[in-house]
Amino acid sequence: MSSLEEPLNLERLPSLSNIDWLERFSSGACRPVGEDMAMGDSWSDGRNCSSSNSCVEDNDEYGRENYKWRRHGSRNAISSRRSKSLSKNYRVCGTVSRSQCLTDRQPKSYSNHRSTVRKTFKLFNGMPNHVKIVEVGARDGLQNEKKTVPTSVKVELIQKLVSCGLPVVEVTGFVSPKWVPQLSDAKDVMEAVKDLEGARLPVLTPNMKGFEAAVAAGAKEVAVFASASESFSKSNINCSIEESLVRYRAVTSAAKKLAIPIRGYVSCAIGCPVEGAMSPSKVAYVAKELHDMGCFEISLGDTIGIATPGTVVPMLEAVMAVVPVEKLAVHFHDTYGQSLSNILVSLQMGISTVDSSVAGLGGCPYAKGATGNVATEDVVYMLNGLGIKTNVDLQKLLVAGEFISKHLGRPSGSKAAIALSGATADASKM
Ligand SMILES: CC(C)(COP(=O)([O-])OP(=O)([O-])OC[C@H]1O[C@@H](n2cnc3c(N)ncnc32)[C@H](O)[C@@H]1OP(=O)([O-])[O-])[C@@H](O)C(=O)NCCC(=O)NCCSC(=O)C[C@@](C)(O)CC(=O)[O-]
Repeated sequence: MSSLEEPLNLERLPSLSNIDWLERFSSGACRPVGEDMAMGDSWSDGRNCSSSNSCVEDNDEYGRENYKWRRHGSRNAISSRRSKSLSKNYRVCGTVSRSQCLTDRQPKSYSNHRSTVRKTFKLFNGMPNHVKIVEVGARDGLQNEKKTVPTSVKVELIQKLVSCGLPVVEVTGFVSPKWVPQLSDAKDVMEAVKDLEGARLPVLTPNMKGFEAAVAAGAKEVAVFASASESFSKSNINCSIEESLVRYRAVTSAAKKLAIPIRGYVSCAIGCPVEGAMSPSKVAYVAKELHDMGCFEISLGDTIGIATPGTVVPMLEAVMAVVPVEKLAVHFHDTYGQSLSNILVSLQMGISTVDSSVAGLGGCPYAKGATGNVATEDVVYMLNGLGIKTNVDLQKLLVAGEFISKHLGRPSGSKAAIALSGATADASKM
């Protein structure tokens, strides 16, 4: 087993200045064409991407890269298709009602909120009306905890998360217990939660052995995880990128026979602790492979949390040129406190699925220095403020976050949770 002990190579990240992303993306580029994928749609071909070639062509710095899978079609034809096919899920003119913005425990006296949104509504053009949150706290969040978290605590956390209205709660990983001891109770966790209703409950599977164990324990949805970085792939799953894709083709093929939907992750979508900045074309390559083998959704992971909007935009442009935007999710770690801005710019580019972790739990055992995922409470708070629906009960989410933070013996990693639990009264006087 190897682990990545290198510091983050920040000096090797690209400097991306002068990206006119606001202009390009607020005008509605790269919107999806369809409704959110329903469970049963997972094996449809779905190559009906309205994200435009122009997204790639307009990008000066990354435009030189050779995206082999660039779609053809005139810009006018694409833009006409785009406007005809605007999904109901996408905001056209930025009308946000006060009740949408000020939900749950968000202070109700930010009287200028709606007018601020209105004044700047062009910025919100093209953003989704509804965002699907994929809660990864029970898996990604806990996998790096040094002290074993009892199975009963994991199960109670999952129950609480499901009761919040979260549509997807990733529950565990059927990975080698030698590699990730914290998840060695995957079978027990899955068996205890498999009949919970109200949320999809995917699990991570790195190979056929994990897939078979997951199905035997009652999993009805699984996720495979590849990397854009060769070094990270070897460190995390002990094989090259190409070897991992071969494994995952076997898993997707087996899952297809059982009608089990598979999600795909691409780790190191922005940077790798060993290789430094990741070329967007490498991320796009792996994302497309996962999509082509049948993954219904591809989650793009900033594993070490170094992304800024300046690096997120070119990465998403490259991936959206080869995978339909409605099949993409973003997965940010908050090492540099950039996650919410990265999510915001992703929404502006048409992304409507966001991974996050209650109380900001998280960190990958094979990415030293990386901190937790963006906190679900913070994401919900921001989306509430934008008038974007999530169906998540923020108050119940705070209770789930308090529960696990108390168990771990440390404060929540969510700023919204800390503010809402302690300072709501003060804020309401503003
Ligand atoms: C992929 C392997 C298994 C290869 O590990 P390996 O050592 O190369 O595997 P192997 O096939 O040589 O088998 C070695 C031993 O592991 C067993 N084994 C083999 N497979 C399994 C399995 N599925 N479940 C349970 N046991 C398994 C196998 O039976 C054997 O047992 P032994 O004979 O020595 O007793 C290993 O490297 C592994 O489990 N890696 C997982 C690492 C991991 O979970 N990392 C964190 C998740 S990724 C992540 O966090 C990123 C993400 C997704 O969140 C997005 C982002 O932030 O970017």
